[in-house]
Amino acid sequence: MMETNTEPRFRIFDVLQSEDYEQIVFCQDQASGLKAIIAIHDTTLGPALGGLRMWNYESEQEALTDVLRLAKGMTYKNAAAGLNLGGGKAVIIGNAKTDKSEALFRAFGRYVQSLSGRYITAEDVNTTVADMDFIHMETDYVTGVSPAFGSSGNPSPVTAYGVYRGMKAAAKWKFGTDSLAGKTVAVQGVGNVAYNLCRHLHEEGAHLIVTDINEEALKRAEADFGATVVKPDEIYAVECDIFAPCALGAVINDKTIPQLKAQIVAGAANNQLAEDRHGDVLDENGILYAPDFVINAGGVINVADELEGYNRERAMKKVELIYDNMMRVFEIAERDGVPTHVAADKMAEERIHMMSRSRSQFLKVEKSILGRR
Ligand SMILES: NC(=O)c1ccc[n+]([C@@H]2O[C@H](COP(=O)([O-])OP(=O)(O)OC[C@H]3O[C@@H](n4cnc5c(N)ncnc54)[C@H](O)[C@@H]3O)[C@@H](O)[C@H]2O)c1
Ligand SMILES: CC(C)C[C@H](N)C(=O)O
Repeated sequence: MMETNTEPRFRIFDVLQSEDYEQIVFCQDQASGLKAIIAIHDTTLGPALGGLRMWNYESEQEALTDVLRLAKGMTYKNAAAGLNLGGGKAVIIGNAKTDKSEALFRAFGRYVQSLSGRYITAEDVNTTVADMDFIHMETDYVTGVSPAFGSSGNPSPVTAYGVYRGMKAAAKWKFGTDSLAGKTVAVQGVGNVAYNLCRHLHEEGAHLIVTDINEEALKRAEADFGATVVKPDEIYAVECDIFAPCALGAVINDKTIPQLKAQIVAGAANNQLAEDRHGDVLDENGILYAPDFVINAGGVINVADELEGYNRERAMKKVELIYDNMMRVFEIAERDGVPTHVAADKMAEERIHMMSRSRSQFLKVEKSILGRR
């Protein structure tokens, strides 16, 4: 048929080729209402491990853009963390408050199983250990399920500990001491990760300024840590030493950077820079940026340990090393005279490149990947 529409067309293979994505899987199941997308970005280092997000996307295009961006982020996160894992991610299009069901997650689990281990799932925004338990009824290629299965459970507290370690490294580099006692940290979003981060910071004697759109979360932070509460749009401009984005992506942008009083940006959120050039602007303004995929790798390091038979002590030792990894990023940035986000990309890309010379595609080993059944 002739094409009559003159609008520019969205060309999926152009998008996939531009960042060299390996595979996209569209998953639909009418009985449960499942509409999901799994994106596998790169399996040079191993199977693609990344979380499952549930979000009420305004359009399918928005969901696809999100999953692609997040999957690529996992390739970099896993590579930079020294894991033998590639990058992937999944999204379910739906309302996490009203659309969750056993059938929905089990239908998703069957799609994960169909990939025979090329993609391994886990928690991300709006998905929980209980959701992973449903997925686990259909596939072994899921991490972060209940500890009763020999798994590691909720990754958020471990992510928080990794962010805390990375923040200390940033403080050491910027202020000459890694003590956070007496420092003021402005925390955007006090959800699963940030509540635990605030606990570490409070215990060390840091002052906390917090914001959230959830009143309950704010009350808890105020009561438990004596945090000062500000409105969501006020958080960027507060007087503080460290700004910790722990809610949304793209919060470091042209509007927010001029407001920042902080000398360090270090938080849990994925994809904090609206565009790469915003990392350059932070650098030009003398603000030290702790690259998101390096500092927030604690959760994936923890769930990845399940692949060897979960050992919490071993996992936490690996998470501790986020401090050293962050220092390495700062050293590379100084050595090469580049902003820290460029140094972090370089660190991840060099590892992938090195391994791609000896192995080009992940091949499944015929044994249970989790070894817990
Ligand atoms: N959970 C993990 O282990 C993990 C690992 C790596 C990265 N991350 C990233 O860290 C971030 C937080 O994850 P989480 O698991 O704590 O999620 P969460 O949903 O528990 O917490 C996010 C919090 O941000 C708040 N929020 C949303 N919009 C806001 C706004 N405009 N202003 C202020 N607050 C707002 C929410 O109300 C919520 O309390 C996400 O970007 C996630 O991708 C999480
Ligand atoms: C595997 C998960 C724990 C991944 C986590 N949601 C992240 O963004 O790092």
